[in-house]
Amino acid sequence: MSGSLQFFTPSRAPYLTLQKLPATSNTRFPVINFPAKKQTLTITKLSSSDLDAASSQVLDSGNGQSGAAGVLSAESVVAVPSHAPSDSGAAAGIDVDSVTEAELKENGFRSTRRTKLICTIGPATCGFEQLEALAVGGMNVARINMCHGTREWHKMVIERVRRLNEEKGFAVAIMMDTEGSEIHMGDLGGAASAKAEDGEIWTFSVRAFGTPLPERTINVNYDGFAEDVKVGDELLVDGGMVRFEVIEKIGPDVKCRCTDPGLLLPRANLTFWRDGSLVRERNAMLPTISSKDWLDIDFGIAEGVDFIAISFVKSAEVINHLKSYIAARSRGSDIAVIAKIESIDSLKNLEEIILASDGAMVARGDLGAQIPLEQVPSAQQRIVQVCRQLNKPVIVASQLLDSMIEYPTPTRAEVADVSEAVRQRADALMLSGESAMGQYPDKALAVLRSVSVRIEKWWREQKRHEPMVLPDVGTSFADSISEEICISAAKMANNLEVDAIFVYTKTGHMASLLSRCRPDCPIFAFTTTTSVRRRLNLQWGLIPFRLGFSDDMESNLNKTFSLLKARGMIKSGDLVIAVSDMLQSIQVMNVP
Ligand SMILES: Nc1ncnc2c1ncn2[C@@H]1O[C@H](COP(=O)(O)OP(=O)(O)OP(=O)(O)O)[C@@H](O)[C@H]1O
Ligand SMILES: CC(=O)C(=O)O
Ligand SMILES: [K+]
Ligand SMILES: [Mg+2]
Repeated sequence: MSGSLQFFTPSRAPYLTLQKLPATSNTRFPVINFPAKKQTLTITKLSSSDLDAASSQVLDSGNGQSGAAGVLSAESVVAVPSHAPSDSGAAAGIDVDSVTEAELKENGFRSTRRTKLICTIGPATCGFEQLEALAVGGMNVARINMCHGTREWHKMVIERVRRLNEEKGFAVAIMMDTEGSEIHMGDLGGAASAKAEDGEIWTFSVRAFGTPLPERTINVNYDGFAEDVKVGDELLVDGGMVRFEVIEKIGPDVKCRCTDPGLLLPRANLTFWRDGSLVRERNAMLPTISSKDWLDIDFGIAEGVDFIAISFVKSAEVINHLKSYIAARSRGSDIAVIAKIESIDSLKNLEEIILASDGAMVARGDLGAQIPLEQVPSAQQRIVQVCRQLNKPVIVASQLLDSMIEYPTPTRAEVADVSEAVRQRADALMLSGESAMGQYPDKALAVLRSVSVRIEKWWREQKRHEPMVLPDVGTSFADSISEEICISAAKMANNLEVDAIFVYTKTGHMASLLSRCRPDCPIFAFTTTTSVRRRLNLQWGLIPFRLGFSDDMESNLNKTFSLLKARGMIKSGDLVIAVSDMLQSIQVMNVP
């Protein structure tokens, strides 16, 4: 197989085309044919006002919505019923998320947010209006955590999100997060939280209690708990948010004195430490996917969730196992498997786990309970980097805006933490308690959004293009051609300052390869199926559209231009680069 890079003069607009030649050609590597005639490219420069629109205000802590960078007023998001909820009648129209559409129109191409946002849904956000407010506020993915709530409750949330998508034109994807079999507390007998004060004696027990729980009593889910702990051990709740010292064991009850006071949340994770090291004992033998997790996974497959995030992954084996299970159970649907990196073992086997997965999550909550806190930032940096190199989306999660559970403004330190994750160019940021049970879910989302837009813009202006070497991830020569096309297209897009890259992709793979290059302009990803479109919602810089298209790029482009122009999303003269995975080509043109 071979490819050739051809420049030729099209009748309509300037083109640069890289095409795969038929297999009859006998050269192994692409040959560059220089054009007989020199091409002149008309480059449409962005006016600085496009960028200024987004930079007027970074953080609006008084009111989460108005004035913040890249923020939309609720009125600017027009409720657009989805044009064709089923994949079939797609040929006529184009589906794009109504929030992104409004954002594009208000702020211009360049100022759209590239970092994706995930919200954990809980009691504070499970209502239809509350979910809608999050969708309007920029939520790309809704996460449900199977540690909490019943399957009926989760089913209700999924149905509401799907209904929002259909009725209001959003494209919010669903991520189901498994419970895993690590040790955690019970549900506090229904209380939202409990305060542990310095010096108080609490009982941690494997006994089953009725409700309400006896005072200062915590139920523990792990039968071996009382046997495994020793007097003198340190018991950490949520990786050290609250600390206790074990002072006495009485049968199934373990008496502990609070040494670091704090708020206990339902089902919080528990770890115990002896002589400064994490005690892993039998806990390390627990399966990654418990029998309850398998039932939850069956539930997720039946409900057609877009992502399944697996807690406490230890090796690639479990990911491979789950992926083949999903493939056998859900014919044709593509549920992506996200590996949560939150244990010592997952860090040891990081590369193989990420290679096996469809993405990863830096689950800093539990990770910080397993490794010293001061090692979490470097672990985060490494995970983000490995994911980028292996072309897998990566989520930075936990405590990004923890104080916003109780307060309407973030701390300076939290803003710095969010900025760092954006600067590392993670694909997505995730809210946990802030959106699940906090008092200010919409404001927390608004902070993520405005900090993301601000830092992304700063990065582009400073031209801080990190000299990251992106290794070849493909396994075939055709894969290598796709990668080279995407790397070249992204480079050209930056150098020519194009307004957008268009990618026509059936599986989404070319779109993810472009996203990996983190170009300066947004990437419009056109795909034929709703599920691929929702899945692309997790990836940096991608604006996923659903569009029926053919193998004829000329007609695809004409169709896209007229549909997007009709919706006011592009205009004549905009400079775009188009690539596709049917015909491996790069085209540069002005919108006619
Ligand atoms: N479905 C729910 N019902 C009730 N409370 C919830 C629900 N989902 C989340 N919460 C609350 O929000 C808090 C944070 O939620 P989240 O699911 O992100 O926990 P986490 O500890 O970060 O995740 P994990 O359990 O996967 O480590 C929980 O401790 C819980 O109090
Ligand atoms: C998100 C999660 O599971 C954690 O941070 O532990
Ligand atoms: K979980
Ligand atoms: Mg966790």
